[in-house]
Amino acid sequence: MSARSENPGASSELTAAGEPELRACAQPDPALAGTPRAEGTPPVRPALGCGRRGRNCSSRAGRGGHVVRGCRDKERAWEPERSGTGGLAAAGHLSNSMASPKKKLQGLVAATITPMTEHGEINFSVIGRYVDYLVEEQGVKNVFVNGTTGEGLSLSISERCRVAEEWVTKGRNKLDQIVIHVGALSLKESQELAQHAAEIGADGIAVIAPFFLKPWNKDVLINFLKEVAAAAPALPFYYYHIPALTGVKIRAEELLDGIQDKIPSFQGLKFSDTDLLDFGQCVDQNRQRQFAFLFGVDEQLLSALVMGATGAVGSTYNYLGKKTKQMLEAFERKDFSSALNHQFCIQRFINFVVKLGFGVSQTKAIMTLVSGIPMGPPRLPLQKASREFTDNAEAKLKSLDFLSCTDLKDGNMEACS
Ligand SMILES: CC(=O)N[C@H](C=O)[C@@H](O)[C@H](O)[C@H](O)CO
Ligand SMILES: CC(=O)C(=O)O
Repeated sequence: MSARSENPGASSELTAAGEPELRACAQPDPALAGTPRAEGTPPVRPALGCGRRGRNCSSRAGRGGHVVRGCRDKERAWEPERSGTGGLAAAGHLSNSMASPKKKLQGLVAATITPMTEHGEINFSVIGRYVDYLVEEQGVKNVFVNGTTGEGLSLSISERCRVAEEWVTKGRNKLDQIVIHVGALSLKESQELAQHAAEIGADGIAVIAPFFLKPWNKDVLINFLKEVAAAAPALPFYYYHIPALTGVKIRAEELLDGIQDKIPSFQGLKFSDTDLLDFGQCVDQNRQRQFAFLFGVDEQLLSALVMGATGAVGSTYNYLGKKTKQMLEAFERKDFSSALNHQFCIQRFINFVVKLGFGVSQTKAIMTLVSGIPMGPPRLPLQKASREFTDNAEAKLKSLDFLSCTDLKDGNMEACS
């Protein structure tokens, strides 16, 4: 089986993003518990973005319970999305012309799967259950929607809008933060998605580097990101660094140098790469800033925590959130030996599935197994995980005592104690 991976943590060279096998890596996350999302959040601005071009944004309730009209309704004045920030919050560095940023994004962030039917359509009907599962069973209250795991780049713009709306609607008063990935090859589409995310009351947007016609230096990439951020200037903006999949190898540390002068809403970085020199320097050179440093290689999270990660975004937090939180808690209380045991335990699972071929398809199968929520097959060019994979993964989850999400117990695990 090829070791090709969608995962930047993977050691092998990545080529096409369509390759189903991912490698597992870990993510860091120091602060586990985010503050709950403000109730009755922001009146939501009418959804213009999707609709402007006649896309099918139907009317629906936005975060604050306000109706987000789709499409062509431009009447309502936009109200700032969030007022006051408390403690961690942050970003006092944003200009007054922008809505105040809310609290800093920290702790575990699940990179959401996009549930699909057997016929390849998005299965919106299970997203409410999915929210409850993350919060109640995994203790994960932040989500990153339409990213790699969510097959964001395999969805149409209209589908991406609708998925985002569903998460915002169902996550209201349950999730702390909902960040929408709005990266696209077309600047226009990315702007449309960014604006739509603001309109529906999302908590932030993230953007990858365009990866077909690519920016070849830092300044060009910044210019692209700046144009996207400008479409939603009040939303915290995160750069999603995933060089193995985008092929854009501009170092994050270089990109961050002076980035807030160009992108005032810049709030942090989702770093999906194994270059801990680059990651460490991002942290070190920006210590005086309140950026979120979100690590994206789950199997290496502990190393990134040591390096100063303030949170983690990853696919495995969908089903190993609770386990990973144990590691974070051990790290916070400076029980490094226990933290390492937890990381090794998680690595054992990830290493096992990586060897079988691990990617978004397999993540969907594992999540279906663990949560009982049908995630369905992936969309082409990905292919459904094999029965053999699922059976093997299930056996491993059981032997590691991961399936029931019970606590680690001595003697209960494969050498995990
Ligand atoms: C490429 C990819 O999807 N990476 C994910 C997030 O960045 C990770 O969460 C990995 O799935 C995880 O680290 C397992 O390798
Ligand atoms: C893992 C991650 O961050 C993503 O799916 O985009």
